Amino acid sequence: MAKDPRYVGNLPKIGIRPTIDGRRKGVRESLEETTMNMAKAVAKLLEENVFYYNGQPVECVIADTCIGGVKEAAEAAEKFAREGVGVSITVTPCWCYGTETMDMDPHIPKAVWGFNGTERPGAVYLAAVLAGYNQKGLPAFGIYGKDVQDAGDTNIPEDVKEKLIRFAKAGLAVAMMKGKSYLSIGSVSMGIAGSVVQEDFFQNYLGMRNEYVDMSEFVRRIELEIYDKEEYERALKWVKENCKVGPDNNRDGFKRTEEQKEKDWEISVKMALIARDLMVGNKKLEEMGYGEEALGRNAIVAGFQGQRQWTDYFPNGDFMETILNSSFDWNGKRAPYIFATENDNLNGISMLFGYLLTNTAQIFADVRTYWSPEAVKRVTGYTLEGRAANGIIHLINSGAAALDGTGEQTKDGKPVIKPYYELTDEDIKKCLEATQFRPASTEYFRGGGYSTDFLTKGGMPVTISRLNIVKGLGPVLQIAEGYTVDLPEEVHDVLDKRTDPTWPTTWFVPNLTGEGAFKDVYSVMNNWGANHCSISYGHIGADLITLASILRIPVNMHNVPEEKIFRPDAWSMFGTKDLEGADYRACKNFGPIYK
Ligand SMILES: C[C@H](O)[C@@H](O)[C@@H](O)C(=O)CO
Ligand SMILES: [Mn+2]
Repeated sequence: MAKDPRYVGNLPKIGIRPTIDGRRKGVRESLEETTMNMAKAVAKLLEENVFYYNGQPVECVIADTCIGGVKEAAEAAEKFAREGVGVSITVTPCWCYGTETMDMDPHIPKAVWGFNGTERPGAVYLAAVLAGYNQKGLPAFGIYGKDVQDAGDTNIPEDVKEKLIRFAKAGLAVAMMKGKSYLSIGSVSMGIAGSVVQEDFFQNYLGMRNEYVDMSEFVRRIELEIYDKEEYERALKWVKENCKVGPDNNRDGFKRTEEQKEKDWEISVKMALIARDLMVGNKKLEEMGYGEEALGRNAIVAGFQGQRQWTDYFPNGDFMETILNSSFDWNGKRAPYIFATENDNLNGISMLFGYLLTNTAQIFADVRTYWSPEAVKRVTGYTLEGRAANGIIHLINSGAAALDGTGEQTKDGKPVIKPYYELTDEDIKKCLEATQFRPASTEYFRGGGYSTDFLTKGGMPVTISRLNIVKGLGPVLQIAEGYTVDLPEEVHDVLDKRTDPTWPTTWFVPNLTGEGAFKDVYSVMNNWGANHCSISYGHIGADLITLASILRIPVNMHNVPEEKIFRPDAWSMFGTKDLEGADYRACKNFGPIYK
C-alpha cells in the first residue's frame, strides 16, 4: 500500500512489556514462558482488532526479555524508542517490583494488565505498580479480569479484551496526532470562537503545532496553476460525471449565470486539490518547480475560514470540505482528510478524535434546531413517533458534510459508515446518487459555489461530540450517543424548507437517561456548548471518554453506560461516587501531558 504523505515517519507502534519477579533459582524461571506468552497473546489480540487509518493491523513490539528490574526496564525503553512505540502495555501473571519495572516515559499512554490468579499474584503487582504510577503523577490504566483464572491459562477473558482494545485505540489516537499540525486556511469565520486558534491547547494537550495560510494562497495557486493539471482535468471530468447538480433555490435576480456556475465548478475543484496539497504536500508540485509547495504542512486536520472574506467574492468551500472529508474522490477510495468548516478548529479536533478512534469519515454539522413533538405537530400536523417520539435535533451545516454521511453504505442490509478500505464501488455509487450539489444560496454566499444536499438515512447508531474551551478551566468534551432517524418525506420537507433546503440534513435523537443533560432531547440541545458538532458512526462515547482522560480533558456531559467507562486508575482517588466531578479533579491535578 502506498504510504499516505500525511503520515511522516513510521506509524506509532504499541510496546508490550512483560514484567516478572526478578528472583532467580526457581521463581523467575518458572514464570518466563507464561509471562512472555501473555505478551504474545496481547499482541495477537491487538493485531486482530486495532487498525491504522489505512486498514493495516497495528504493529506491536514486545520487549526482548521479561522485565525483572530496572536494567531490563531501561533496555525495553530503549528498544521502544528505536522502534517508534507510542503506547505501552505492561502485562504480568505474577508479583514483580513496582517502581523497578515501571514505564517512566510521561508522554506514552500506559496500561497494566495483571493476571487475576492467586498462585503468583499478578493483580497484587497491578495494585502495587498503579500506586507507584499515581504517586509519581504518571496516570496508568489498570486492567484485571473479573474472574480468577487458573495459572497458565493463556486465554484473555472478554472483559480484559474489551479494556485492552479500548485503551489501545485511544492510546494510539494520542500517538497519531502527536507532532502533527492543524492547518488554518484563513482565520476567524464570522466571529465563531471555535475558529480562534488557542495555540496552548494544541501544544500542551495534543502535542500538535499550528500552521496558518492566508486564503489568498488559493488565488495565487489558481492563477499561477500551482496544482497537478492532469489530476485537475481528471477531477473535473469525474465531478461532471458523478456529482449531480440540483435545482437552484435562489430567487430570480439572485441566481448565478450558467457561465458563472461553470466557472464555480472549476474553482471548487481547484480549491479541493490545493487545500489537500496545503495539508499534506504533493510530489507533483516539485516536478513543476514548486519544491516548497510540494512539502505541505504535515497537517492531520485543517480548517477553512470561508465566510466571509472568501465567500463574499469567490465560490464557497463546501465542495472542497465535503470531498476532502469523504472516504473517496476522483482517485477512488482513500482515507478522509479531516477538514473543518468555518475554521472551527475545536470542532476539527472533535472530528479528529472520532476519526482516529474509528478510521471512518466524520460529519461536520451545525447543531441547528431542537424540534419538540409539539412544534413538529404545530407546523406539520404530524405526531413524531418511535425513536423520534420525544423530539429531534436538526444537524445541518451549509453543505460541507462528508458524503459518507448519506448513510448509503450498507453492511448486513443496514446503513453504516465504513472505513474507506472496506468501501465497495456500489457504496460509493450510492453515496453519490443520494447527493445533489445545489447552487449555493447567494444571500449567504455572494460568490456562489455548490452546497452538498443530502438526507442522512435513519437507523444508524451515531455519536455527536464537541470540544469547548472555557477560560480558567481549559478544554472540555461533550458527548451524546444516539441514532439518526427517518421522518415521513413531507414532514422532512416542511422542516427542511424552514432552514435551507440546499444543505445536508441529519435528524438526530440522543439516547435519554432521564437524568441531567439527558433528561430529555431539549436538554441535550440546551447543554450543547457551541454551534457545531462532529457526528461519528457508532456508539463511540466510551472510546472518546478513555481518549479524553489520557489527554486530561474532562467530559462535561455524556450518556455512556457506567460499566463502559474506562479511565486511568488514579481517577478513582479523586472520588468514586461522583465520577464526573472526579474526572474534573483528576484532569486539573495532572494537567496536560505536554505542558
Ligand atoms: C450560511 C451561514 O452563515 C451558516 O454558515 C451559519 O449558519 C453557520 O453555519 C454557523 O455555524
Ligand atoms: Mn456552521
